Amino acid sequence: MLKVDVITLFPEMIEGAVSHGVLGQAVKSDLLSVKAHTPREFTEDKHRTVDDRPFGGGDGMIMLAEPLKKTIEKVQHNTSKVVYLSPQGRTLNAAIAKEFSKEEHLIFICGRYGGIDQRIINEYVDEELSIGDYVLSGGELGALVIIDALARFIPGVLGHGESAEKDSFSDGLLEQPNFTRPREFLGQDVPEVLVGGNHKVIGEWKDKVSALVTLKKRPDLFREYIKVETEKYNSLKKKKTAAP
Ligand SMILES: Nc1nonc1C(=O)N[C@H]1C[C@@H]1c1ccc(S(N)(=O)=O)cc1
Repeated sequence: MLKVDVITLFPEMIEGAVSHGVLGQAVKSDLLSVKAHTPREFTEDKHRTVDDRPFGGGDGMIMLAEPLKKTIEKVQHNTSKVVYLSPQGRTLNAAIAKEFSKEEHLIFICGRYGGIDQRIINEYVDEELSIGDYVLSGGELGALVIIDALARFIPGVLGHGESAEKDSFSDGLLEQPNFTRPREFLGQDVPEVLVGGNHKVIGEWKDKVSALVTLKKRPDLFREYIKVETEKYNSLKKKKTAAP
């Protein structure tokens, strides 16, 4: 079972978010463990100080190294992967979420204010990860986005037969439009093929429309998809011609 420890000044943000929906069910079924830990627990001054002004001046406060060090060392063991949520990291995508879902133990450090003391990054952080090119008020939302995205790749988390492998992006394409009852709404009908019951034709329709949606909305993804599929085709062809 993948164990996730989140280091944050707001544990209740994490605990609340992972007690609902698919994540809540995954935790309840022991498919995933998510615990939150606050560095404030490791402060010794009466104001329980966790941040201070940056050397060299500048806006914002920086999270102090000592409380972070104690919190990391409380949860860390030899198979831990320590990830710092920061705009300076590589940007999350489905492939990274899938990669993370295979880890044994993830420790997410959520910065607040202007970030954390660099010496913590130098000493403990295996990689920085970003959820996008913008600065948030804290890394907690980043940690939750990653936890939600990786959980879908843990077997058993999604419903029976469902899989994140079929999610948008996982196969390189966006998903086709979805419909449910009623058959007609706002003068718009559900595509006839989807109510025809022929699963082969429905599957072909979904594949075709998924490619068209991707071409229209994300031509960059579509080009990558064509490149990957062409490489797969060529290597298959090479194997066939090489086989005796
Ligand atoms: N984007 C993001 N994806 O995940 N976390 C993100 C984020 O903005 N976290 C901010 C609170 C913390 C932070 C961390 C690092 C820096 S710094 N000094 O490196 O610029 C600035 C702000």
